[in-house]
Formats: sequence, C-alpha cells, structure tokens
Amino acid sequence: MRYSSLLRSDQTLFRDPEVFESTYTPEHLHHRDAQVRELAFLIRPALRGASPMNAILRGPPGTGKTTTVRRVFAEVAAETRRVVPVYVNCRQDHTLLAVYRCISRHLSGYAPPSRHLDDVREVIAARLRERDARLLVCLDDADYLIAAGTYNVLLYQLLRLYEGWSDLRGAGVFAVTSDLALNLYAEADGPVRSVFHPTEVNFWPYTKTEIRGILSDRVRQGLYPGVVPATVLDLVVEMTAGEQDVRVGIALLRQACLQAEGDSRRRVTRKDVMDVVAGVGSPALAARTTGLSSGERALLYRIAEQSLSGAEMMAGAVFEEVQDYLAVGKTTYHARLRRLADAGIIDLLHTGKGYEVFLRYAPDEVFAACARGGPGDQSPGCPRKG
Ligand SMILES: Nc1ncnc2c1ncn2[C@@H]1O[C@H](COP(=O)(O)OP(=O)(O)OP(=O)(O)O)[C@@H](O)[C@H]1O
Repeated sequence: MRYSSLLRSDQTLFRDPEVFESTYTPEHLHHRDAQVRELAFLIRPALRGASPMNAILRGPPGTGKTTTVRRVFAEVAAETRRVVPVYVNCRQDHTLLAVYRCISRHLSGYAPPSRHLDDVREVIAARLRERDARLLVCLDDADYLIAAGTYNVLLYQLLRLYEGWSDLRGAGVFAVTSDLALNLYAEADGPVRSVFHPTEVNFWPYTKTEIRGILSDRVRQGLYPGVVPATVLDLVVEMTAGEQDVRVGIALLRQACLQAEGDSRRRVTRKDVMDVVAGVGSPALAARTTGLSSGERALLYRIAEQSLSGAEMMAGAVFEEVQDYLAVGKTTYHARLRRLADAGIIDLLHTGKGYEVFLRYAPDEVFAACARGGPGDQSPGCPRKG
C-alpha cells in the first residue's frame, strides 16, 4: 500500500456523517415524483377549506414511504397555515392517548400538560379552531394500531372530528404500511369505511438504476471524493437490489467506510463490503445490526437463543429470561426491544396477552451478526449460554 493512500488517525472519510443516519432527510427525493404529485392532489381540497382526502400508502420496507410523506408535509407546512400536517410513528405511539398527545404537541409546540384523553382532544380542537385549519395525520406503520386494537376507533374519531366539534371538519388520514399482506382498507370496520375512501398510493421497489442513483447521491454528499470506487458501489447496489431496501445499501456503505477508516485507508474496497456481510447470510441483517449498541445486540442475541430453544416468546417472558444475563430495568428493556423492531430485525405483535416477539431471521444468522460487533463497540461478541 502506498503511504499516500493512508489516512492520519485524526482524518476521516466522512464529509458529513449525518448523511448515513436513519434520521437524515435526503436533499433530493429520487424517483417519487408520481407519489408526491398524488399526495399533493389529495391535500389540495384542504387549501380551499374542505377536508383533505385520504390515502393508503403501501410498499415494501425502504421504498421511501416515510421520506416522501415527510417531504410533502414539510412543503405543506412551509406554504400554508390552513393545513396542519402531523406525522405519527405508530411503532412508538399506538395508544389513543399517545397519538393524540403527538398531534397536540405538534399543534401547540409543547407536550400537553394533561394525560386525560378528553383534555388532549379539547386542546387539539381549540388549536384547529384558532387557526381555522384542517388536520392531516399520517399514521406511519399503521399495522401497530391494528395490533394495539386502536385502529378503528382512531380512524373513526379523526375522520369524524365534526361529531365532537360541529365547527370542525374531519381530518384527512394517510395510513402507511410496509406489510403487503395487510389490507388497511379491509381492516376498517363499517362505520369507518363509510367515511374512509382512501386512494391507494403504491411505492414499488426501486430498480437497480434507481438504487444506484440514490446511493451515488449519498456517497457524494456524505463522503470525500474517491472514497467509494465504482466497482464497490456496483457491489453494494447489487446487494441492495437483492434485498429491495435502500436502507441496506446506506448501512453497508457506512459500515464499509468505517472499516476502511479504521484501517487508515482512503478508499473502500469490495472486501470491506464483503467483510460486513461475511458469516451473516443476509446482507440486510448484516446492515441492520451494524447500527445497534452493544446492549441492543446483547438482547438480540438472547432473543435468538430463546427462539432456538422453542421457549415462550411473549415480551414479558423474554424479559424474565434475560434477567440472568442482562441487568437492565423494564424501561431499558422495552426501549431496546423497540429499537430492534424499528431496525426490522424482530416484529412485536400484539396478542390478547401482550406483545409477542418474532425473530425475522434464523437464529444462527443472528448469532453471527451479533458476534461481529458494531461501530464504537468495545465489548466482545455475546458468548453463547451454557
Ligand atoms: N427516493 C429516495 N431518495 C433518496 N433517499 C431515499 C429514497 N427512498 C428511500 N430513501 C432512503 O432510504 C431509507 C429508507 O427510506 P424510508 O424510511 O422513507 O422507507 P420506508 O418505505 O418508509 O420504509 P419502512 O416501510 O421500513 O418504514 C432512508 O434513509 C431514506 O432517506
């Protein structure tokens, strides 16, 4: 290796590390013009004082549903005060109170002081009245509302806001899901369907060329020139297309760059990318575990063990079981569990008895992914029990 190709220890390959974070909003939204136009069309009646129209947004994970809605909502908020667009992440907020508190916080700019549902709804109504505005709510990952048993009540109340306050119009609802087997319209009961006439907006998986465009843009914005050679990008595009999830490509690029940076190299190689996925059958799992903290990874490891042993997978039972290994309280445990669900590694399904934990990947793949460690993680991989 030539000396000039080595980085000094205080140098970095990242021009802007934020670009690879899950919270980053891309400067340019590629290949979603049709969906943006469709959503804008549905919102337009609200600019003339009517209710916004409703939509169901469907598409596999990582196809830009959240990014598109956030982009459209930001433009609406910048252009008019007559429509209040509120984004709700239903993975986090799926009780009635949590959703209404989120809407109220958005409208008032601070958390509602009361924890009583009626009080919170009154505040929302008062703010909408003051502004003479129409409410538009995006329920992202609406499947979590179905699991929590709040989907129909919430839709009914939002779409018929005028039943509580005769001077208000019904809200518009954009319900989002990445579960293609789920029909959000069919999940609505009769009273909801009589007012819920959603337009279906589909987010198809990106083609390879489209993925290449999106990832090249990230590379340009986040890394110094020349860090990712074209052949390396080709490999990442190939793997991302296989998984049909842009998030996978972004995470692979970030992790491969961290590896090159750790070795003080100025360029990422195909081997860096292969090393990230080595031993883990699925590039998606490798990518999804790279951002986890050591605590989250340790919990994931235990969940894989539980799953392998055929033990009960209710969240409460898993908590009891992991107590022997991970000294964490319930709040931390649930926060880590939610993080694993957000990363798309586990599913938390609501049953009559509480939440059941489902591992999306084979336990052996998970062991391999956990053992690899993550950025800034000093701890060794999790030892197997017994
Ligand atoms: N068209 C695009 N242009 C630029 N970046 C994109 C585009 N589509 C997706 N991304 C990026 O891919 C990642 C995943 O996108 P996003 O969260 O919007 O997908 P999603 O369809 O909502 O996924 P999920 O169903 O899992 O919530 C984000 O980092 C986002 O910035």
